[in-house]
Amino acid sequence: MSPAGGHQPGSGQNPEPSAAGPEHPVTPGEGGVPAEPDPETPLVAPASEGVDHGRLEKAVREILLAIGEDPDREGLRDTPSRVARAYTEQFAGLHQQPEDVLTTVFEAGHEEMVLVKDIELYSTCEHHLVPFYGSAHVGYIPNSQGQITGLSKLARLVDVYARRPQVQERLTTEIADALMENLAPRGVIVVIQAEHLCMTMRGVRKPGAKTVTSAVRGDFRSRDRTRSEAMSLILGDG
Ligand SMILES: Nc1nc2c(ncn2[C@@H]2O[C@H](COP(=O)(O)OP(=O)(O)OP(=O)(O)O)[C@@H](O)[C@H]2O)c(=O)[nH]1
Ligand SMILES: [Zn+2]
Repeated sequence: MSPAGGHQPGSGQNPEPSAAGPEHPVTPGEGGVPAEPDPETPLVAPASEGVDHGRLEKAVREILLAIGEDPDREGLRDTPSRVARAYTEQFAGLHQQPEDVLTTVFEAGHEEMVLVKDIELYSTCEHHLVPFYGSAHVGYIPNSQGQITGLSKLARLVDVYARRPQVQERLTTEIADALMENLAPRGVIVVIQAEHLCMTMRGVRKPGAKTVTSAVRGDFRSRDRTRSEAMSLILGDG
């Protein structure tokens, strides 16, 4: 189950006005001209919904005290609020759902594979709360109606799940399942290659070790040739 279970969808922190489809029209101002942004209203919703900043700040102060630091020294004075803001951004995906980003779905009559590879990925290991980072490769084969989504939406979908406390395996699976549910494609392939700082800067200390995970659904699972074609496109040898 999603770690964000119970959160309300729709916080919409990544609006993409130019790509909004007919089901999700941009609200225009009078005369069809986009409304002037209200200077008081940020263009991107603050990534603070669902996050208790005060509690985060207190917790960070506690951590600084616990490691033997002085949270009141000049360099650290603003650190609790900085970390609260950083965590709010880093974990914004907890308050987003795939439907929030897979807003643009259209029929293009294209029934062959669509693959976006080398999507830069930053996530947070849920065991140690340190980053893991690398690349995601996301592909799908549209259904017989040729239902596709905007290419950027695939990258946004990766972020929805990456910006949560994660393990790489679940991140991979969640992206694949969300695409299956929202696009009803003939198949999905997700491959993630990442380096975990918990394995490099501490612990076993094996810099350079890359973890590769994959999730295949539909045709990518049942058809060897389809999967091989995708893998050679991903690995760049095809
Ligand atoms: N399967 C999986 N394991 C992960 C991921 N991120 C971190 N880990 C592992 O989670 C494990 C946690 O092991 P523990 O023994 O509970 O924690 P630890 O004592 O800090 O372990 P070490 O990292 O070996 O020092 C470690 O083996 C990590 O390498 C991930 O995305 N997937
Ligand atoms: Zn870790």
